[in-house]
Amino acid sequence: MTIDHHQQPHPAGAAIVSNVPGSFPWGVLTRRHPDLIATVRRLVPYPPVIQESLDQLLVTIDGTVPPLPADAHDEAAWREWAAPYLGRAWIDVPFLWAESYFYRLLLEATGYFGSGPWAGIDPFAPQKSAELDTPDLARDLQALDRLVTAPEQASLSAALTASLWGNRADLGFRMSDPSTQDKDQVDDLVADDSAELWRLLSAGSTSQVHVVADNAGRELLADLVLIDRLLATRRAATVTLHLKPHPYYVSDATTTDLLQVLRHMKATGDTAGDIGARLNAAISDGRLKVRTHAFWCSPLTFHELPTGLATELAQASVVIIKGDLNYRRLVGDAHWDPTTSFQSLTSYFPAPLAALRTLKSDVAVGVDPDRLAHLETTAPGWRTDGTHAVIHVRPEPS
Ligand SMILES: O=P(O)(O)OC[C@H]1O[C@](O)(CO)[C@@H](O)[C@@H]1O
Repeated sequence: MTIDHHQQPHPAGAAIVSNVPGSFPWGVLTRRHPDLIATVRRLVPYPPVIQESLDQLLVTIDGTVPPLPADAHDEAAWREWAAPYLGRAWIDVPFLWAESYFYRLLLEATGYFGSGPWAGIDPFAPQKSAELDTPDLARDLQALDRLVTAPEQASLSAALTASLWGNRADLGFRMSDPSTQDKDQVDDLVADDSAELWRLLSAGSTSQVHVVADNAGRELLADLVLIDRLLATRRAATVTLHLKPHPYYVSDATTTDLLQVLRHMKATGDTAGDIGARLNAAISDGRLKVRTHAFWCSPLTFHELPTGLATELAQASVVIIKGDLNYRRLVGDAHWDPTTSFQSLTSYFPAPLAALRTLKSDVAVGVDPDRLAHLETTAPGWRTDGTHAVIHVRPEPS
């Protein structure tokens, strides 16, 4: 794989690493990753040779960062990205990088990129599919009728809110805290620039909207409903949906996941079926474009968008960026002062942008000082427990 870097200055905040016992990133590396390996082997009947690779991966992640096998298709790219970290303890290297490489090694261990019978088999598919059959998702589908028939702005706002909170439906996150779906979301957003987003997406425009997707299943369903509303109300002339080229971070959406959700919508019938049919038609006639790029599964921040992708995004009227990981990659996975302006940290991004994120990791920016003081005293877990969310908008590149 070749990714040409469109080099931009790096953010100045200190990178988050995972070496503080009890900290959020420490828990991800030392607890969640081994648990995930156990879940994958419980749900997919891998043969002995892959079981042994997974045993080896468990040992590896308890030690130091290894190179990718020399015959891996993307060995050259990872050799460059891993150079500063090889041989170092996982918990001492940047958290963002360590998580990304863990998922790459997991795909390696399961033969995803090999030439054998397990090539292309998504190790997370059973978890993603199971989510489509949950009562939560069935409720979401039932609610679509009211959403679609509401007055236009109410319908758009409801779709935006559903897409925002759909980001709670992240299977990796739920693994570390299964109670998260029972915790109440705090509807009063930590930051809410949605009025600015609707200004960017005025009716009857020729807007080219890009959506950088995050999770499959419930979140992708909500994203698709938002996309349908944008197209149906002519807030967008076209939508480009950026998906992962291969499985990543447990539930990240691939093209296979998109097709599965669309099939599920059509099979459900009623309003969900109508939306599914409209989206299928939009894909067929080019109003909904699906894109994948290796960059989305790389350990790099968006400061290093490859030139081709940066050029494509620069054409967008607005880029809607979903989720926690994309947010970390957007602002930099660093210990920012939470009152640091979102606009200043994202001034490098090549298009107007909106970030929809439920907070599921330590990074926080763009928070009003009074709100911050209140959060710190009343909701100590606000950064990581998935109960709080932000809509940040940065209208123009500077
Ligand atoms: O699916 P999302 O919203 O990107 O969340 C993934 C996030 O989950 C985490 O694994 C933490 O819960 C983060 O490391 C990562 O940013």
